[in-house]
Amino acid sequence: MLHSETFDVIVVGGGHAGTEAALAASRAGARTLLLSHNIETIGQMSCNPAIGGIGKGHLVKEIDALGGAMGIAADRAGIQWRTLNASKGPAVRATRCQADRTLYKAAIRAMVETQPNLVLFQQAVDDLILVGGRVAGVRTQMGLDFHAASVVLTAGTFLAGKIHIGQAQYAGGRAGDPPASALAAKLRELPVAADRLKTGTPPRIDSRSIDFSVLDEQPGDDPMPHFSFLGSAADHPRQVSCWITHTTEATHDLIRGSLDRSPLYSGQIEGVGPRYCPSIEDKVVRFADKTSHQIFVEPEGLDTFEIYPNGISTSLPFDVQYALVRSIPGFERAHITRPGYAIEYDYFDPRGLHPWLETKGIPGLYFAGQINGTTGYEEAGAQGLIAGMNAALAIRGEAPWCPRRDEAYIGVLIDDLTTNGTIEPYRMFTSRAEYRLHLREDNADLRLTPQGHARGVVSDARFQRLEAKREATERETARLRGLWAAPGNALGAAIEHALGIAVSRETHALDLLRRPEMDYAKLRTVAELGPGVDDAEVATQVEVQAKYSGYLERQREEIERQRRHETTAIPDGFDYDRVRGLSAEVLLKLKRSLPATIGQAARISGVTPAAISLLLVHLKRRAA
Ligand SMILES: Cc1cc2nc3c(=O)[nH]c(=O)nc-3n(C[C@H](O)[C@H](O)[C@H](O)COP(=O)(O)OP(=O)(O)OC[C@H]3O[C@@H](n4cnc5c(N)ncnc54)[C@H](O)[C@@H]3O)c2cc1C
Repeated sequence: MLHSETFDVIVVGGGHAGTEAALAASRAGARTLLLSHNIETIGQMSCNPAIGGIGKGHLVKEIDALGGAMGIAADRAGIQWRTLNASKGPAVRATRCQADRTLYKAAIRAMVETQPNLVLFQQAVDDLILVGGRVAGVRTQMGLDFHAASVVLTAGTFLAGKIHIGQAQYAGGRAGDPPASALAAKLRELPVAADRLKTGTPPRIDSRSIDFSVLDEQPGDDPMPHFSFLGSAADHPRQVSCWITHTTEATHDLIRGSLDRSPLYSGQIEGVGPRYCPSIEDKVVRFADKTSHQIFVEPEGLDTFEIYPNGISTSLPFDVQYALVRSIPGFERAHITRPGYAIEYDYFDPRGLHPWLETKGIPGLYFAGQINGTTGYEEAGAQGLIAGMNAALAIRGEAPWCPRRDEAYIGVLIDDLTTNGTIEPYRMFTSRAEYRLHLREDNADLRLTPQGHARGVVSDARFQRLEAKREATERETARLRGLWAAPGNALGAAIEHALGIAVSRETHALDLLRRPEMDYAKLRTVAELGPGVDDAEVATQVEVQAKYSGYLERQREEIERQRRHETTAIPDGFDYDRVRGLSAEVLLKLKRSLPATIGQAARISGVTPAAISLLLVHLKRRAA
């Protein structure tokens, strides 16, 4: 008899989505199997060894707040740390680290291998087992059957993956890995809409062949930030610098002279590429008047000589790559260790997913990561965690959950995908969120940890730590609110003396924090105000909540208003043609998407607030 085994949840793919999915499902108590092509590549960073950045750092903090692995792994692997937008408001401040790719992979592997309820198996999955229209398990390349009522598919760039370097092309999931062709062919037979996308990566360079004396050094921040709410900068390994160089006119001439040999411009590639991470040939064509583009020279790790030249992703033929690299200052004698390439792959229209990432067409089957049209480790990890958690909740017969847009960037990501779909690789930015001031990196735990704890993906220890932080914040806030300074009283005089500011009316110490020039650290220099708190996270909460309380309150009211409409149902079979005043474009979009609620309708791109008002008026009249 052929081998057959049963689990609660099966996760296919050991990338960033798959590892978070498998860990979340098993944390939530499901007996979970993680099946991947190769156990050695679990947690592998296919492209740039960096975690976080604008919008993405928020996702990492949220993954961590929900008990996920990415923040902890990045803390153990980050070799250059920065807080981006440090001089701007707390809403858009973002943590980023350059990671040692070997340390990162090892950290993820260690967490996966030591997770209770989780087992690994190395095999390619070639088919899904379906019974009565719902998923019942998977069949591997060897013909082994594994059964489960929930299956999470996280195949990344591997489905029918095709690699391009110049006119050369071959099947592959990424350089050095096989594609998932059999599974892709099977999925194309299912009721899920597939299309093609593409992405690319730069050639890697041996640092010993680079002349660093002509590059600009970019050291990391001091003090260093970190990702995990359970971690600290002490978790980081040795730190190194990154460097900056740039393309030249010679680089651009070379590229322009070789476009006929580019798979991008000779029509060889079908898929659409990432708008915010374009190839160097794309940049040279699209921004024809620019004579130079910046290149970040980033080390791939502490124990390797390879560097990642961020900014020259390319699929041009190797001889052109060789010449273009050598036209860059500092790279005149550069030795390429791995050629750059583009890869195109199948992805699925995420509008075919429920907000909890289960496919609408095949109950029990969940999709997460790059196969939903996103790009980036953080976007993949966030979806993986939500899909894995919901796969486990389904086994327990519990309601699915996904944070709302006003609760998390994860909510923004999944709502954008499942409501509007995407026709190009989707990456997160802070600008995609309408309630940015609420969705800060610093309060991701306050927003999400209780929700995760209620669903079993957050440990008691993490939850208790959060509660202690919340209580300490409230205590310190109340204490400062009770300390009154007035012109002429002792506290007022002490503040004027220590801080050099005028106390012209009666005011409490919390109010002082609202002054633009004031922060918690300065406040603590006034001995008469008491010792305050040493915990930096508590201090940040006290300061940010006090400073932005007016804005936060206004945004909270706006969220409440939206939430009231969010759940207003649009009945099945609703006749949009009867709504007076809708433009032809809005009408078309509403009829195509058939939103279930006013909230969903409002988020369809192109559906204006005015159109929503017309819809609401019509629904009200209809109900009367
Ligand atoms: C060339 C290249 C360039 C990229 N450039 C960028 C960029 O510029 N910016 C950016 O943000 N992101 C980039 N990425 C994307 C980034 O790597 C992905 O967004 C991220 O890795 C997606 O995570 P994932 O978990 O969805 O998939 P992956 O990390 O691709 O993991 C998929 C996993 O599934 C396994 N698998 C697949 N099919 C099967 C199967 N049938 N059976 C068993 N196992 C299977 C694979 O072996 C792999 O372990 C690039 C990726 C590549 C390959």
